[in-house]
Amino acid sequence: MRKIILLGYMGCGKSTIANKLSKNIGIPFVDLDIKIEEKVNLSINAIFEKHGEIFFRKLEHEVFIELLNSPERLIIGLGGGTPCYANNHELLKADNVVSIYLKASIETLFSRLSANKSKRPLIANKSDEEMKEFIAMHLFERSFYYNQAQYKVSVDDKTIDQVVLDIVSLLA
Ligand SMILES: Nc1ncnc2c1ncn2[C@@H]1O[C@H](COP(=O)(O)OP(=O)(O)O)[C@@H](O)[C@H]1O
Ligand SMILES: O=C(O)C1=C[C@@H](OP(=O)(O)O)[C@@H](O)[C@H](O)C1
Ligand SMILES: [Mg+2]
Repeated sequence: MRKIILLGYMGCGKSTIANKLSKNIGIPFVDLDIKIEEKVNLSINAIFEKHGEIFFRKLEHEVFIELLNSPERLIIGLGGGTPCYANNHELLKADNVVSIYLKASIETLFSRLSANKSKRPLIANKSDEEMKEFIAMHLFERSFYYNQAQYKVSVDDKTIDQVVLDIVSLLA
């Protein structure tokens, strides 16, 4: 069955928008990070701390494949790094996948992430100044993968409801 997949940098709103979109169009939603946490019974922070990023990326790939192969219609909110590892971006090209890049500027990402970094191990220990530079560089490196998405929705200066409506109209 068809999967609607939201991707984009940390803080662009994947988890929030997927949840709201699910209520709007009545298709169940799963957050890949939450599925990963449930599978190993550890938080994302604890997985990075205890087992390291490479272990996390393998797990992320496995759980992503399980979700893609599940028989239900689903909205899937990916993690920010999901399309950038293990050739996961190739999986976005499957016939039953609609992929949507939630595109945010460095400024939008910085303002959201500076208030929400503790559960994100890649940025948790960075100062504001370090974070701004990190986001700029990292977003540039990852854009190649994000741009493989079938659709792009800009999220800058839009409310959650506006972003959801933009997605609903492109799915219509
Ligand atoms: N369109 C929006 N306008 C304002 N805040 C938003 C919007 N979308 C998401 N947020 C906020 O940004 C933060 C990061 O959102 P989240 O859904 O966790 O992003 P992601 O899953 O892409 O990392 C949360 O505090 C969320 O409430
Ligand atoms: O960008 C990344 O590499 C990551 C993003 C996170 O998800 P969000 O994008 O939902 O924060 C989470 O998967 C992990 O901390 C790694
Ligand atoms: Mg998320």
